[in-house]
Amino acid sequence: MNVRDRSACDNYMVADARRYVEWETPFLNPLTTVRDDVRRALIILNQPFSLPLLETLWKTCSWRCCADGGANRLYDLLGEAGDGELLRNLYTPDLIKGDLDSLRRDVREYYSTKGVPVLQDLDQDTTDLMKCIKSLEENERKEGYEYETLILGGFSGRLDQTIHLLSYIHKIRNMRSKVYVITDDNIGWVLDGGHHRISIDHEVLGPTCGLLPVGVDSTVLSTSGLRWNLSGTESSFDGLLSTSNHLVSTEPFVTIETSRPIWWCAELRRKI
Ligand SMILES: Nc1ncnc2c1ncn2[C@@H]1O[C@H](COP(=O)(O)OP(=O)(O)OP(=O)(O)O)[C@@H](O)[C@H]1O
Ligand SMILES: Cc1ncc(C[n+]2csc(CCO)c2C)c(N)n1
Repeated sequence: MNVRDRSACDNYMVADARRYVEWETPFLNPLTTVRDDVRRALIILNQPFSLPLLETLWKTCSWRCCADGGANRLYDLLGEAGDGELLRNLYTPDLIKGDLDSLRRDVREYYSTKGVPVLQDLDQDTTDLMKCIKSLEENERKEGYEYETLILGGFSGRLDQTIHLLSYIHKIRNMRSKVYVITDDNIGWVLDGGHHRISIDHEVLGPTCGLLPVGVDSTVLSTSGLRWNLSGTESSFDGLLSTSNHLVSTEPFVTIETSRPIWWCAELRRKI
């Protein structure tokens, strides 16, 4: 998408005289051909991930960045496979960025020798994830295009980092193209206040899912396509949460109407 052409309506489609945001996750299915008119960026965090997940996401992205110790994860994972050197050549990131307090010396030397820029930003008020998004935005300004963003890792491990991730993605929801957070177990993203239609690829998603009103006092939810649907129901951190909900295998879409931003998440089937 051209940055200059972007308007608040870009993600909206019109159907049944109602405007909704369309969401789909073709990048999760190794057998799906993804649209090449969407540019995607991959940000690898310092959290565990599997080789099949990395391979599946990597090929759908055209800009890949490791957040500090995320580069250690990438380097170590590829080294564990049969031909580590071949894989490391195939999966060489475009950038390593962070305050670099976690990046190991051997990993830094390896990728520097390969010509990967290793950028240190010592700002102690921003996290490595924020630093990577900043570089992505600089890149977007240069290219004149926005990228959808796939963040690999971040739902597990240190609770402060996990909550930071939930908060940060919530805060930037209107400032960027779509941002997804993906681990081997889950995918999640923020749905802004409004109508949404999510295409469900039952090969890779399910069976469980959740609607999490994090960062708002409360929201009013109406849904379809779920086992336990809501109809104009108030949901809040302090009150009702839709957790352990289920996708319905015969439904190709989930629709969600929410008065305020919420986190949506779905479990990944262990197939990727
Ligand atoms: N345990 C974790 N849980 C969730 N996300 C994590 C975790 N550890 C790291 N991350 C993510 O990976 C990025 C890089 O992490 P790294 O361990 O290299 O640096 P850090 O010093 O822990 O993080 P930061 O410098 O951002 O505070 C972090 O910015 C964060 O987004
Ligand atoms: C109120 C407040 N709390 C914590 C930090 C610490 N901190 C937040 S982001 C970051 C960078 C980590 O690479 C560090 C050290 C701060 N600056 N301000």
